Amino acid sequence: MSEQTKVSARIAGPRDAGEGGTPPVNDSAFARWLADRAGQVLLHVRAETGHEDGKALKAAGDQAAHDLLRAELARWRPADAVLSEEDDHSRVAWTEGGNRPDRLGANRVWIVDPLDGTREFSEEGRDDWAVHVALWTADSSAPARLTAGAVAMPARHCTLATDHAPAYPPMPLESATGGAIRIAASRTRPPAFVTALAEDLGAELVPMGSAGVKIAAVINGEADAYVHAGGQYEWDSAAPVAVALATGLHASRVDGSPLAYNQADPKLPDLVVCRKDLAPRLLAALQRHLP
Ligand SMILES: Nc1ncnc2c1ncn2[C@@H]1O[C@H](COP(=O)(O)O)[C@@H](OP(=O)(O)O)[C@H]1O
Ligand SMILES: [Mg+2]
Repeated sequence: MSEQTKVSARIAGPRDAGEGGTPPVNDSAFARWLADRAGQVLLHVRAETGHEDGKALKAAGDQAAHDLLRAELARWRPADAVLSEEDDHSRVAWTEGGNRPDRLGANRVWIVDPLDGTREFSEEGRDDWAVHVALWTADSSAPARLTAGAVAMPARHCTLATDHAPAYPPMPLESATGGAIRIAASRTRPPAFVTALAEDLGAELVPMGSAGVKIAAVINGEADAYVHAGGQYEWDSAAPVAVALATGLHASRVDGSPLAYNQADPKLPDLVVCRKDLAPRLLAALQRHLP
């Protein structure tokens, strides 16, 4: 057994699955419970592995959180399908050996990202990384058919979830922002047009890691919008978008079309999340700057 496997087995192996007690029956509360458990595992892995070898830390974290989510979903939601970043991304994710339903024919699909902001997780002192757990339900009338979602930000000791949807963010005080719109964007892979977009709107760019953390910043009122384009997958946004929509925020593709999850191809390369009052102005500006 490799060192890495030992760490993940000790911290997150199926034998430990009962450690968190019996989870809530309610899906939103279960999403929070699950994201929190994976978050605890990630904090342990970070503490035990250290930051010397960033690549090894990323791999150990991804694997341990994935193992935890996989074991707990198999144990507590065995009839549901799962789409996870750490699986092969084909339409039959998690069918192998697990008798899980084909996610494209399933009514309930958990869309999970065991570690979002993997790069930041491996950098000492950074707290902008997250665990995403979302539930997509085919027959739901909820926006984007996302019926539950949780974003755990373990290094911030904060989890946002649909069981207690946060209050709509307060309008920013002009004195605090200088009147400028604050747009959260990737610190390492921002869209090529985002600087021109910010100039057009007289906006300030706020770089940070993790899609979940950036959407959480909009939910918490620390940013007014999150704009991304150029590549991403369903698991990068499903859970934080579930919380943002439950909060009453705007979330769509950058061209204004709706976000759709549990698609055959899990690529979902762009999105915008922002306050509702800002959406018309931001989408109009995006039209001017999209390539
Ligand atoms: N151009 C791109 N192509 C594919 N994935 C991208 C991407 N830009 C960002 N992402 C993914 O979106 C998440 C947030 O990125 P960022 O921190 O740069 O905003 C990261 O997820 P992971 O950390 O789960 O891989 C990252 O891999
Ligand atoms: Mg991700």
